[in-house]
Amino acid sequence: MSSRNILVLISGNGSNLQALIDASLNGELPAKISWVISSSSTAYGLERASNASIPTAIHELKNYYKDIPKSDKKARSDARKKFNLDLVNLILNDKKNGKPDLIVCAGWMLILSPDFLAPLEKAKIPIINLHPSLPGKFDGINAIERSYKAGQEGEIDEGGCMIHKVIQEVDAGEPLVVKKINVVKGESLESWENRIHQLEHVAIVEGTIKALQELI
Ligand SMILES: Nc1nc2c(c(=O)[nH]1)N[C@@H](CN(C=O)c1ccc(C(=O)N[C@@H](CCC(=O)O)C(=O)O)cc1)CN2
Ligand SMILES: NCC(=O)N[C@@H]1O[C@H](COP(=O)([O-])[O-])[C@@H](O)[C@H]1O
Repeated sequence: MSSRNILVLISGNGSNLQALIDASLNGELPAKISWVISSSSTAYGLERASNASIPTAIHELKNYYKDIPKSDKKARSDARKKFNLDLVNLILNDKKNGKPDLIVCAGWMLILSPDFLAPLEKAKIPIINLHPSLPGKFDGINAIERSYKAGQEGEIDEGGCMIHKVIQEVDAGEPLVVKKINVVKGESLESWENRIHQLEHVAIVEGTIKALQELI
């Protein structure tokens, strides 16, 4: 099978990107990470990509909001629309890194709009996302902290992470991989978070392999 190209979107540390890089290098992941795009210029994941000789790009929303007052909702909405349009055009019109067969959100911390999703659906490029909670639970940001609090308060008895298909509704796409941990009363947030991160690093590889297998 010809090597598939994966584009990874990040915003921060990049430990899940590193798991994908390692899996690609050791042959577990039958694909090449052809490009990494970060929503933050200070993301350590950019260094991880460069260390692996993977081309990178930075696409920051703050550059689109520059000089727009927070009170100007219309101008900020227009700027966000342009951010999404420019990002999808950057990806689809790139000649250097090759058209991605799959896009993986590995700690990408921005909601992707229909302006971004629709052209990729038309181009038949699937997108998957890593989320640190179980399907239908704690959608959105700060999921680890929220699930920890719920567990310690007896509202839930398990947590975990999932890899899911990305649709417009945030964290609501079909799950591809779900991994669970049990709540341990009295556990620290750091310990809970570490257990979830360990699961993530396995789930991100499994989920990416599964998404690649679903490609026509
Ligand atoms: N359309 C979709 N976009 C994204 C999805 C998705 O399923 N559908 N998954 C997210 C990843 N994610 C959780 O897994 C997530 C990331 C960020 C947010 C969010 O509310 N971001 C805010 C900014 C938050 C902040 O910086 O304070 C925003 O975009 O305005 C929700 C969910 C990736 N995108
Ligand atoms: N809602 C999205 C979300 O919370 N994603 C989370 O961001 C972290 C990225 O870590 P990394 O940069 O070390 O891969 C991961 O914990 C991932 O689940």
